[in-house]
Amino acid sequence: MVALWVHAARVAALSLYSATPRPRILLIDCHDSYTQNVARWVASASRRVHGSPRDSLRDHWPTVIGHDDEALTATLRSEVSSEFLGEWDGLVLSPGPGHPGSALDFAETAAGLALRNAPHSLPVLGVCLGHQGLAWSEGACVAPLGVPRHGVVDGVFFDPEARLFRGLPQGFGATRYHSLTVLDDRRLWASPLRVVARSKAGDVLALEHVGLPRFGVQFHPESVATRHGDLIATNFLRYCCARSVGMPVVLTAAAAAAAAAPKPRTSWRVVATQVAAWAPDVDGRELAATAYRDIFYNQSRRSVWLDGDGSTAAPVSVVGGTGPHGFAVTHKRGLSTFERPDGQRKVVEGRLLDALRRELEARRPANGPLPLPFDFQLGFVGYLGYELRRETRDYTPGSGDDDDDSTPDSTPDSALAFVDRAVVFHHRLRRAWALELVADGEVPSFEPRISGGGTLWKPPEKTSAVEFECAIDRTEYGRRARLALDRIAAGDTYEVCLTTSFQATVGGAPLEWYERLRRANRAPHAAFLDLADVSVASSSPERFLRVSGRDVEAKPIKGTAPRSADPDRDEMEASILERSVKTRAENLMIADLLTNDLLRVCDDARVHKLAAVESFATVHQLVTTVRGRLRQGADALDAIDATFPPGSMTGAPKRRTCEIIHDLEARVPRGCYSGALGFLSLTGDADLAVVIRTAVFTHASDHHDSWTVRVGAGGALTALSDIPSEWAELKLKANAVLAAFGSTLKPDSFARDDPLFDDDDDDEDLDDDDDDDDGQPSSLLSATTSRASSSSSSSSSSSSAPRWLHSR
Ligand SMILES: C=C(O[C@@H]1C=C(C(=O)O)C=C[C@H]1O)C(=O)O
Ligand SMILES: NC(=O)CC[C@H](N)C(=O)O
Repeated sequence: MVALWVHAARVAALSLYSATPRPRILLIDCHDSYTQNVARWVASASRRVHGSPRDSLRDHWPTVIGHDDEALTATLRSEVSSEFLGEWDGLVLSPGPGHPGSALDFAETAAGLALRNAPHSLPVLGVCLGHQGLAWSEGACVAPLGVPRHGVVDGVFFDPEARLFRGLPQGFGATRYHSLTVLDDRRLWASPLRVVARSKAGDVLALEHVGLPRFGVQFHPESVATRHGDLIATNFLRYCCARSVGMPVVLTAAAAAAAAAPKPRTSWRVVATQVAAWAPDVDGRELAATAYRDIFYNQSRRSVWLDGDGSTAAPVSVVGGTGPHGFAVTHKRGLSTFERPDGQRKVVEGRLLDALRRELEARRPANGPLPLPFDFQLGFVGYLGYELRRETRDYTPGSGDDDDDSTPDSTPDSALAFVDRAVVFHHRLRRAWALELVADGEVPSFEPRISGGGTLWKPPEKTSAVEFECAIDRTEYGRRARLALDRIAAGDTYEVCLTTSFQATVGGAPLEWYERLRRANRAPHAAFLDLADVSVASSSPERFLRVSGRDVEAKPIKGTAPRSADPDRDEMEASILERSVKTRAENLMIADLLTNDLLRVCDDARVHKLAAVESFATVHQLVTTVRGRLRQGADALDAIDATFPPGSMTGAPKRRTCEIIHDLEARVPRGCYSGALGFLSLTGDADLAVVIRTAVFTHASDHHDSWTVRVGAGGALTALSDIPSEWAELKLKANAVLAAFGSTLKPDSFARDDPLFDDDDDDEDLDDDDDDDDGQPSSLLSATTSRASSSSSSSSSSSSAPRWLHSR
């Protein structure tokens, strides 16, 4: 087994496509959200220095293996450990959450083992946690930095003799993501490491081994905001190449064979007919709204309306439903239920993404993607709820965070409709097409009549305000936020998206509420889904992921400011947002994270626009654009697997931060909120929005004419966060939706020195000034404790009974 691994690693290192000698680098991933960026950083330096212009980046990609990989750990624990490591030309240890002395974070993982067993001649580079690990393994001390530095760019001042920084300008800017630091004390001085770079404030930013080719950098050389980082990789690879014997590399046939696997043949066709064209003075969005009501709503078992606003981000509206070949899919905890129009059901066990891929493959139209000016050519429309994270790549099975405290209702984790009939409205071209899926020999029969003018439905203007209740009050929010900041200070996470939800019972059809929402909060990725037991009304401004052909784009948002009716003030809000150090830091972390996630499935991925202001109906946002090209053999479902849940809803590093959030949010499932909503087209394309600014309707107990409506809201906490402002921001986001229900959360009136938000951990005084206090114990600590001791959940559920905050 061990020997096998040595062999497998060699093959992995050899399965490159050219005969150019290039360093073989092993990159051990400590499950950071930036490891893929480190891999790209190494690969591009390798290609530049040791490659030929024809090489692709992937030809130079290091071998990336998780620090908890069983085979690797077993090999590194065995007697062939050094021999195995000797096969490589360089070892890179990635950044990651936690402390290098902790067994599971680093010390007893493949990263720590590799460091212990590395032959002296093997060049080693530790990045951030890897750097701290290098120091720690030499007896130095790693302790809190005092003030964590996350997502900020600082000057690096280095010793001119430092081998790693040859050719770099003194004081070059580098991104920092850390809470811990190597202490510059006797223990470090007694070690063979010397400090070769510092920040202006004197923090240790880089180390070099005096005798061996071993280096550590505390900052992130691979970050989009680090200038000249490429030279650092080049300098490191020099050491690796000195070792490399330039062995000619053999082409392996495995990849080619996999790509040539036969595609299933189908007998399906998509029939497209142009059904409408309209004059410039007609509002295409309203035509689509009418078509949705007239053709699909209440007429097919499931119906959907992707209410694109005609902007470049969302040029089309799609209305559709489940016709004769349509069906519904709901998914909960590893089980997918398929329901055909005739009511027949089948239940399939396994990952939802795999099930969806199978269904799409089985219906791939023989007449291929049609030459139409849009990507949705029938397929799945619906939502992938946040809980789907347990079936995607950034989840550690057995991590113990699959113990949801309560399922609020019968809402499926994910729900989609397979839409076999739709009308697509192209707002710029002012034309609409009807699409229908037909089987071989079947005669097309879908002939929708698109009527405009006169018949538009308008919701009644006045509605009495709905009273929403928040699942937690501000005291509890303050407590959770402080715990999040503690975890940041401990180095376990760099950014935490902390959320909660607002709930109400309403009468009237969800569609009518949606009609109000789309007027109150116009948004590019707005949508309405009628999926029988659950309806979703969304006014999301955020694109999660678009796959069009092989092009992939993500547009994460981080940074929110209110809009103002006064144009001067409005402009000022936008410009303050754009320049805020705190929000730029928040945004940078997620920009780097999305790049990392896309690199898992793309040949390359890059930030195209970093933190640009975009103004929506109720808020200004900082939006980043990350783009890549899908790797051969990867599809949209792989892209979802690599990026879900949306990083802007988790924080970084994603894997560990999701576990932390699960605790902080008292194990209450987020459901549809925080997931993704949109389509997976039969063409293989996809476009999904992040589920925010969204109301989710489920039937209120047995009353079929009343609905429980839930609205999630939250925001990112970083080391720079000020808790009262975060709470205000959360309410601002909630208001974007609550306004459609005639309801507005008022700003809290409390002094800046409100004891609720004090850093002092003295819980005793916390409730004293709380005007919402109903005398119940606050929930989070008990919930966390009960989880740690894995005792009964009843104690935590009773103590986490919400203390309501009223909305009017
Ligand atoms: C969490 C929400 O929004 C997310 C958080 C943002 C932020 O922290 O600034 C901005 C957009 C979203 O990615 C929400 O709207 O509820
Ligand atoms: N980016 C990192 O690798 C962070 C390392 C460590 N967890 C810290 O916070 O200091």
